[in-house]
Amino acid sequence: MASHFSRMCLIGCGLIGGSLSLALQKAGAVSRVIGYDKSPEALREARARGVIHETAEHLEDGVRFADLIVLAAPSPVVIDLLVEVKKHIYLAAPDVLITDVCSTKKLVQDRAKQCDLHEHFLGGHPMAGSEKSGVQAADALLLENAVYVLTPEKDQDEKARRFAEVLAHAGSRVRFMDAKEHDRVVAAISHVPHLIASTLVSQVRDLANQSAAYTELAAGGFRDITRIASADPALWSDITLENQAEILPLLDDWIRRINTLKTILSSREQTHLHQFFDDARVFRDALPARSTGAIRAVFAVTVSVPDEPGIIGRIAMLLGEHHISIRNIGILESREEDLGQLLLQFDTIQFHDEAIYVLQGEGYQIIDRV
Ligand SMILES: NC(=O)c1ccc[n+]([C@@H]2O[C@H](COP(=O)([O-])OP(=O)(O)OC[C@H]3O[C@@H](n4cnc5c(N)ncnc54)[C@H](O)[C@@H]3O)[C@@H](O)[C@H]2O)c1
Ligand SMILES: O=C(O)C(=O)C[C@]1(C(=O)O)C=C[C@@H](O)C=C1
Repeated sequence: MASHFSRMCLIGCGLIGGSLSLALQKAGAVSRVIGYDKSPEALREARARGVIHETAEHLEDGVRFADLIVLAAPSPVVIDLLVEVKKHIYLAAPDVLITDVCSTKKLVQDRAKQCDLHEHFLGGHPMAGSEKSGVQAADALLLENAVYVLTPEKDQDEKARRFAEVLAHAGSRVRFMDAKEHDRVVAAISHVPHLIASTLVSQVRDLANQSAAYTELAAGGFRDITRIASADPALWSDITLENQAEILPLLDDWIRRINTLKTILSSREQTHLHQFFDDARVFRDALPARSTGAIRAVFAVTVSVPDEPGIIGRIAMLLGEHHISIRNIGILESREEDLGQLLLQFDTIQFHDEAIYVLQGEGYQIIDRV
């Protein structure tokens, strides 16, 4: 059985915090949730929807006795609130885990360190969401089957292992990453797409001033690619400003690519154009199929392995030879001694059980199974 939290303090009871709370409750990973939010309406709705069990009027009331604190407000707010959390942390359980769900990781993580909360803090980011916001849109299924990034630092492996188990149990696909690398990747797959979607909308909005036909004819293609332009403007201003350093070079690259496209199109280079569409199609079609919200279990095994280069490849190959398909694999612990821990996740109980059999047969010690 994965770890269990008895008292979770949810700071920011909106779409993502609400969805995480519902998912953890559904998985039996938390018993009681205390909500803190600047909006009394959000708190009322969160309570009515079972996202929280009680409300905290002051932050310290939420932090008191908490063994899990989730910061799920916009990141500039989270950065400020970390100072407040630090002031009251002595009221929390001694081994309290503090995590966040912000769309950028480096700044929040650095702030947690500055506030001397590093011992408790673990950066997190569920790669799932919606153009909607607010607790009314919260859904336990939102995080199910979604990649959930954790950004532990070297001495945070135990916390990461514990929380990864809980998240896997709740149906997320946990992926460990360095915070800076996370910010670079999400700039390309999330932040630039939001900027481009809104640019497309603004182009058509200006054209629609000339003729109503632009809005009347806007069909599936335009709507599909611009869905995310309906997201909360305040949230997206915060996110893009915060990750500006990673976004700007990608926008330069965009300008280069658009200029190349202009050249290809104006000189009617059909072969080039075909290649351009085909390359995009092939890559897009090969993206892993994801359907967040589908009820899909995750079966996890933690195994003790020698802490040496190539170990992930060797384990993957061993299981591959036995036709065992791995959903996710990652190092959890890299200690001074020569042993580390590897977390393996599988889609079926059969793969899970067969993996344990094969690994034990090869002399590996199984530390945990979920
Ligand atoms: N929307 C997405 O698709 C998505 C996906 C993954 C992560 N995130 C991240 O999750 C976090 C929350 O986003 P969301 O979409 O759930 O937003 P949301 O607007 O639905 O929820 C945010 C909540 O925080 C509360 N809040 C704001 N300021 C506060 C303060 N000073 N004190 C207490 N509560 C405060 C709001 O009242 C609101 O209830 C953000 O950091 C965002 O980057 C969003
Ligand atoms: O699906 C959407 O609407 C989203 O915008 C989700 C999305 C994304 O860009 O993929 C948005 C922000 C996040 O931090 C993570 C996920």
